[in-house]
Amino acid sequence: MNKFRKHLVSYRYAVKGIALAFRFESNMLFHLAAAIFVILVNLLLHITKTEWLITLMLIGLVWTAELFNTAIEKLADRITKEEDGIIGQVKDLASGAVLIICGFSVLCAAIIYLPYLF
Ligand SMILES: Nc1ncnc2c1ncn2[C@@H]1O[C@H](COP(=O)(O)OP(=O)(O)OP(=O)(O)O)[C@@H](O)[C@H]1O
Repeated sequence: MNKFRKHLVSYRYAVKGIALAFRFESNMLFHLAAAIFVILVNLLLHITKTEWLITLMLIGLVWTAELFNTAIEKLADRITKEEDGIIGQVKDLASGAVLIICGFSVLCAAIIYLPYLF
């Protein structure tokens, strides 16, 4: 397989990975709904180009964190499904990463949207 074809095939696996995240992680549907809501609010409020960039980057970061979280959870479950302190900590750390980016996203959304509303 030449390098270009190999590169194209890797995109197919990546898209498969995104589809898997929707299958295994119910939070993905929530993130999708939140992203659609943010885009609709952006359109409604006619925010600036910079504000669009910030909100779109945050949507991308949340989705990325959730995919890594799902990957780590699956890998951890592959290692052991039995009660294990370290596995528990690894999963908590991965979930913590998602919570951090979601928290900062809400904060950024408040900073961007509130001046348009009040
Ligand atoms: N094998 C294990 N040993 C110890 N604790 C575990 C184990 N598996 C899960 N836990 C604990 O239960 C929590 C939830 O784990 P679970 O695999 O159900 O993830 P989840 O509920 O799908 O998480 P998320 O909402 O982040 O996707 C973990 O964060 C961890 O604290």
